[in-house]
Amino acid sequence: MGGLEARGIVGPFALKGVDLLLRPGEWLALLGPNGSGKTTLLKAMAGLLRPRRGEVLLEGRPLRVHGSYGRGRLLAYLPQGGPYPEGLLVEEVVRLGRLPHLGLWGREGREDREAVDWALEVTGASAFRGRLLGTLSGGERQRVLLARALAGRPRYLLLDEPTTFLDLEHQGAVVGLLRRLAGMGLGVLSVLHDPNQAALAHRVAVLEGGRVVAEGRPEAVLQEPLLARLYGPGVRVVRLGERPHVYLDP
Ligand SMILES: Nc1ncnc2c1ncn2[C@@H]1O[C@H](COP(=O)(O)OP(=O)(O)OP(=O)(O)O)[C@@H](O)[C@H]1O
Repeated sequence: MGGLEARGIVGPFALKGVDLLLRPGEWLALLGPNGSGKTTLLKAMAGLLRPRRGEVLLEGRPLRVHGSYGRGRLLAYLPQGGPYPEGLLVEEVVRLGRLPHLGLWGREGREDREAVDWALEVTGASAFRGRLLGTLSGGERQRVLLARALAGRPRYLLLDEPTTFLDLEHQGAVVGLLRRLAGMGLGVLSVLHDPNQAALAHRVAVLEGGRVVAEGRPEAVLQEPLLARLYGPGVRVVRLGERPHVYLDP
């Protein structure tokens, strides 16, 4: 079966029995208050943390069965924060995303170069390709790291707060890109803090205290009672057409 699935994940840390299925061709946004377990869940689904109970299935098989290279070809994970390879050129950073595809001798072919060009292009990072990563602004660096994740042409993309550090224009560009990537058949799972960005996803899952407490279409999930419980009584939700719009009335 297609998809990346967390099945009954208990631990590490906050997770208390999470079931979540990321399907190919959808963008699923993960919302929740600080400390609710979003990063931990993402890391568990990327195979970077082992659950105490339950398992993660990648296309129907336990994650560990795929091995690290097999897993690396199918899914990419973009963490929140560093460390960053500051001393590498942007192009070299993005080429690192091809590693799971290179053969024994690590020789790059046309497909690898095309994937790197494509990833730089769609993230709007081509202009930086000859610069050192350490010389970029936070937002520029974020786009390069997203390009590295995309360069491996993954089927599943796991992103931890991909719009942090970005100005409004580039937040919009990344959000638009996530929708387009899902349209191309990728399964995209992104942790977000902004419910209005989550409102643009195909589906939203909400974590609270290590459990999924709501899951579904954004207009069904982003309702005032739930958001007020999570974020305080000042949260308001209005409709902009079909779409929910969330703001604070402190
Ligand atoms: N290595 C660790 N050791 C001990 N506790 C941890 C560790 N990593 C995470 N935790 C705890 O697990 C809980 C969930 O953390 P996690 O980072 O998954 O939350 P989050 O929902 O991503 O939060 P935020 O929105 O603040 O980034 C927190 O209480 C955190 O302190």
